Amino acid sequence: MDVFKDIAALRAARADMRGRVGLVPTMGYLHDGHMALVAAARAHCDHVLASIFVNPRQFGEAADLAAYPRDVERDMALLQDAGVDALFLPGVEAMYPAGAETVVTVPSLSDRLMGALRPGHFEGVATVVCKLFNITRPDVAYFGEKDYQQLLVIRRMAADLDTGVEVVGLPTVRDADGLALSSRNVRLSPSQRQPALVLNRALDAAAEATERGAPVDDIREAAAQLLATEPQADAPGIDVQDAATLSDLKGRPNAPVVILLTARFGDVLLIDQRVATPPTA
Ligand SMILES: Nc1ncnc2c1ncn2[C@@H]1O[C@H](COP(=O)(O)OP(=O)(O)OP(=O)(O)O)[C@@H](O)[C@H]1O
Ligand SMILES: CC(C)(CO)[C@@H](O)C(=O)[O-]
Ligand code: BAL
Repeated sequence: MDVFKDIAALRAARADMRGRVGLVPTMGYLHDGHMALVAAARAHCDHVLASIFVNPRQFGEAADLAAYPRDVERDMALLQDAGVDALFLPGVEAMYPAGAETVVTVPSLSDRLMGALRPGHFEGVATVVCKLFNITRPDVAYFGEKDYQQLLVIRRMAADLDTGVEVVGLPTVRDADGLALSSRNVRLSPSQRQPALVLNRALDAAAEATERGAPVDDIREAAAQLLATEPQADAPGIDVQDAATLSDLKGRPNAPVVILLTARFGDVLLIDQRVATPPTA
């Protein structure tokens, strides 16, 4: 696996790649969720590029950025073993040289839910992913459904800006106990890990309510009741929206819904999601 810190060198290597090129963008500290994206890319592409860049522009709180877990040596070994051809590992100065000011915004999808909790977050995501697409010119790029709102923001950006990149979303990989894999899980204390499972249980309850045809307020209530049983789940956020657009479901009782949950366990903000389909009328 070749490792590039420099944009020009990566571009030169990319120019020599023939056939279908897949990109897996990450912020590192890799787990089986990331590796499922790499495996899909390996299965469907002739060349696989991965990137590791902890993008400062998508972090609101400096403490969250400083605490973001990193282990590049281990990540490189995992990517090499998984058959990645090239790793893009830029520094902040390479991605944001002095004077860089252009941003990419997807307004209607970005100001709500996770975007409301982390103002500016999705502008940072859309901007860096647009740059990664411009630098690596992939045919296809792979993202996780765990970050569901992010996936929709990136799909919109890719289409609106005529990037020509196919954006593929893959299902959330979970630990055996049901906790969605996330790099931030490592920051949970042993006494927070069990309580964090309440997210998946609340999704089960909300999905069950959806599938039996309950109205949106009852779906939300089903999740709220479960979350309320766990005192360590701080500031829980529950949203039940149209799965395709994230808009409100009013008047669309049969549309597939996405249930989006957030909660803080200590200072760790976790998210989880589930798409569920109401019975047809
Ligand atoms: N459990 C998972 N299953 C499938 N894909 C995942 C999972 N967790 C993350 N991803 C995807 O991997 C890509 C890189 O994500 P990232 O590096 O931020 O990891 P993360 O585990 O989501 O970390 P964070 O703690 O920031 O949420 C994104 O497309 C993300 O949606
Ligand atoms: C897509 C991404 C790599 C952009 O920094 C990041 O938000 C992530 O890891 O999900
Ligand atoms: N996994 C989404 C990136 C973030 O939390 O900043």
